[in-house]
Amino acid sequence: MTIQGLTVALSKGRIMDETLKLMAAAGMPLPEELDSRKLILRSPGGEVDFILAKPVDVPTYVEYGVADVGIAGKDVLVEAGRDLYELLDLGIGKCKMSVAGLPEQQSHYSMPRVASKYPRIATEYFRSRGQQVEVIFLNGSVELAPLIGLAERIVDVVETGRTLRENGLVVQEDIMDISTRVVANRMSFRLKSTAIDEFVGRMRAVVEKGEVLR
Ligand SMILES: Nc1ncnc2c1ncn2[C@@H]1O[C@H](COP(=O)(O)OP(=O)(O)OP(=O)(O)O)[C@@H](O)[C@H]1O
Ligand SMILES: O=P(O)(O)OC[C@H]1O[C@H](OP(=O)(O)OP(=O)(O)O)[C@H](O)[C@@H]1O
Repeated sequence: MTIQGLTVALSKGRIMDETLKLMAAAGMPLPEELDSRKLILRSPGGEVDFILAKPVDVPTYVEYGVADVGIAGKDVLVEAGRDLYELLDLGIGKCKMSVAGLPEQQSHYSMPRVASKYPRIATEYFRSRGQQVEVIFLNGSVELAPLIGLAERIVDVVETGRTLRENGLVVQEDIMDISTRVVANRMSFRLKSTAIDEFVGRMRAVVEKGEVLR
């Protein structure tokens, strides 16, 4: 098994199931004891170790090399700004990063406020458009901000649009398309190239067939 010796950081939460389905279809060794509370799991043959990480922490584990490979959303990767190799788009966890707000709201702040769980993406987006804004970091339920007057606009991910709709908000601008990516540590990419190539090659074959998840 050429995949021997890899440590893979998986994002817990919403993209975990689909990631595991893709890995199963790719014939990858899968973690045992998934229904336990353990955070480091191993494949039955001991070839691969899996770290079950909070999504936002995956880039950190990979940059520091405690995981060779990581699976994380493009939103998390761009926000983290870590020095990683991005190797593959898995085509799952699809959504958009967008600017949203109340419809037809007049600005009443001298410096408009933007609330976001993604302060770096929000800051860079408005800076690139030459707009001065104050970005306010929130950890979640960002849609609250325009409703209670904390900020006029938000920058957040939109998937079905339901959360915006049910809170009377509308998309004003799209910033980027988001999906789940495979990233690698730069040193691991050289020292474990056989294993990483095998992992990515198998996953790519399944993604390109596009047959997996239904
Ligand atoms: N509707 C959606 N909302 C949020 N993220 C989505 C959505 N659809 C796909 N994604 C992708 O799934 C990834 C993981 O989302 P998830 O909600 O599990 O993590 P999280 O936002 O860090 O949540 P938590 O803070 O609860 O751990 C996101 O980084 C994004 O790439
Ligand atoms: O367009 P939709 O399909 O409604 O999905 C988008 C919503 O999903 C995410 O929230 P999540 O459930 O992760 O909670 P959070 O607000 O605490 O991040 C995101 O932050 C939006 O609020």
